[in-house]
Amino acid sequence: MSNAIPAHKRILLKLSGEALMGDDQFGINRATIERMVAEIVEVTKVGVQVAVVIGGGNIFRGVAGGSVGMDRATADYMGMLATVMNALALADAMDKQGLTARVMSAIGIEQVVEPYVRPKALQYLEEGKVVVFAAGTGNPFFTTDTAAALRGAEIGAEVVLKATKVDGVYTADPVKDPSATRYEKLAFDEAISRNLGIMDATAFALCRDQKLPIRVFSIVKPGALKRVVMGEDEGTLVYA
Ligand SMILES: Nc1ncnc2c1ncn2[C@@H]1O[C@H](COP(=O)(O)OP(=O)(O)O)[C@@H](O)[C@H]1O
Ligand SMILES: O=c1ccn([C@@H]2O[C@H](COP(=O)(O)OP(=O)(O)O)[C@@H](O)[C@H]2O)c(=O)[nH]1
Repeated sequence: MSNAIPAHKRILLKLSGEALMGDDQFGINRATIERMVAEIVEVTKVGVQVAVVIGGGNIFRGVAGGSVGMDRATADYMGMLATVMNALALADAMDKQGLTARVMSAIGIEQVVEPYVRPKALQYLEEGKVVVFAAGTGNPFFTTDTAAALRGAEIGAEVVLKATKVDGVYTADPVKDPSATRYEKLAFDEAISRNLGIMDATAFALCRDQKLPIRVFSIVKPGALKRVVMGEDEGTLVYA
């Protein structure tokens, strides 16, 4: 174990479903998930308590063609179920790499995973277990980014770490606008007023009100999670 002291004691890590796809078109790429878990193992080794909110875009977008014309709330429940599948895959990969993972769902599905109960989640974190929050907020019309803000605030995380395909928040979507430049840091108010598409406004507003900072960083860059946790300059900090 290294002697370096991490910058955070408890983190809420948001992994988008798409991050699990790797280079595949949809679904879960085994090598990618194993690599992500290896990065999580590294930060638990320095004593950081880790909770994860997992997205569902990789599975849900795979079936989204079938959801065209569907009732929005029904489609959203399908999306939430997709996050449960990802959570199970992630927890399985964590267990295989020596972590003890507990999946907690925001919707009742007890035969599959335990329900989200806040004191239980806090207990698991204190015990050094990794908690994977599934089914988002449990409500349609929300996103897993908002679930990350909500759970992050509930468990008293010091920061929400959004791991994504880009290496920070840009002045515009860098995938569509190559001239976009990256912010080192920016205030929530600016992120909201500029309508920066990296996260939805509900998630930003919740974190702003709770003074819970968000750091957006690259999931593709090896070692980035560890550097973020050690307080090194990585990605973009969004602050209140
Ligand atoms: N201002 C911006 N800065 C950075 N990325 C942005 C911005 N606007 C839109 N994006 C897009 O947002 C994506 C990140 O969202 P993603 O991780 O897919 O989140 P979600 O969990 O919401 O699906 C990036 O891949 C990027 O293309
Ligand atoms: O609180 C929530 C979280 C998620 N979802 C649904 O689940 C899908 C997958 O979540 P998200 O798009 O946030 O996943 P990601 O883009 O991070 O993979 C969303 O599109 C919504 O349909 C929802 O209805 N309520």
